[in-house]
Amino acid sequence: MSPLTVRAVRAYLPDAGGGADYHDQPAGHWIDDHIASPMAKYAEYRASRQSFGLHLLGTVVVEVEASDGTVGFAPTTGGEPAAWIVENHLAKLVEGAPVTELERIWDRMFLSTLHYGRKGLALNAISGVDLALWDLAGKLRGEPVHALLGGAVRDELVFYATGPRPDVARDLGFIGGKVPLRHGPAEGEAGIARTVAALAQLRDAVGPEFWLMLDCWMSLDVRHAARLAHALDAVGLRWLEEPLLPDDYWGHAALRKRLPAGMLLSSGEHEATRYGFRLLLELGAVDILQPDVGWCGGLTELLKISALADAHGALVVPHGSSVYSYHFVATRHNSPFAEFLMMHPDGTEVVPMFRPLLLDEPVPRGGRLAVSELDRPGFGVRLDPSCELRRPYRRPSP
Ligand SMILES: C[C@H](O)[C@H](O)CC(=O)C(=O)O
Ligand SMILES: [Mg+2]
Repeated sequence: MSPLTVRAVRAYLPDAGGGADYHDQPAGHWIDDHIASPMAKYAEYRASRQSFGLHLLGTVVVEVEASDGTVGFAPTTGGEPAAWIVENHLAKLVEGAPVTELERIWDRMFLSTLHYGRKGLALNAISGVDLALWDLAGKLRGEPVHALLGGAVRDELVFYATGPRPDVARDLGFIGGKVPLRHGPAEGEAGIARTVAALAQLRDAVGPEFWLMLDCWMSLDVRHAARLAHALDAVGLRWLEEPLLPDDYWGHAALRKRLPAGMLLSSGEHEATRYGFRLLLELGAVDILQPDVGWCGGLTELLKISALADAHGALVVPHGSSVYSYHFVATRHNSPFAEFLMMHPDGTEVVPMFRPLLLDEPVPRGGRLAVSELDRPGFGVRLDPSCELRRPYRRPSP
């Protein structure tokens, strides 16, 4: 019997915001409320990350159709430019390939985009195709993706919550709460004082045991980050996240040595491929890697990043990505917990992270999710038909 092949690759754009591009939210959402960023040194871009375009890409949905008509899909961030890359470049390399050849397909996509790729948008597009192919593989075999990865190593996932209300997260059963840093170096000593006061208040609210983390979203330099970390020592931060520009691997390594005892350094949300993560690991720059499976190269690449991390004694706690991360986290010993991004506008309720795009998207209850809830073919989610999709770079059917 001849093997099934990929008959068609398609890229769609949803008509609504949100979805994989969780920064694409209406005004008033906590995710755009004075959060520190590298652009905050320009006063006019300090109050809102949407003001400099963080939400402009939007979501892209990649579909792959097998020669028997079975369809796999995955959303990621990248919107129209990613749709162009998928339809006009990657599709040429994927259509006609056996559906089981995930490694060979990945290698072709990566090598053929090196002249403009390596990280960022091209890797988002590659990740979208890769995740759609894993979804397809699971559907064709009638198995969840976690089973294709070798099977779960735990019966349930435990989560920390990212959002403005760790006190609410604690009451909802999460193991910790990660808040965004709001005041970067441009706000000087007064900014540090405000951050310390805010975190001290949160510590009082959540008690001494609950994990508290601070996400700096690339906004600091080594000196400021070290100063802030020591100013926060009494608060007892579990980790300081992504304090520096992603390309400053050496700065991460220097900073890690200067952190207060017991405070971990996490990073890698905006890093891609095993090559980028290798630098972070070999320089001893981080304790926790946070690749986003929709940005780092997809699941095929995340498995390699994870193996490298394991050999270096580092944890892998993927950034966001909902169910696309959960299937992975369930299967790795060095991923002991997962992130849940609180996408409710004021971060006080658990809502599906990719809303309004998906149906059947599992969410943690009591801060936990039974792996059995992931036991549907592929990633186990469906596109919500009420969310309209358009295909801007439609090609004739192959
Ligand atoms: C809240 C952070 O600034 C960002 O929007 C999300 C993130 O980096 C994370 O979940 O981690
Ligand atoms: Mg982060």
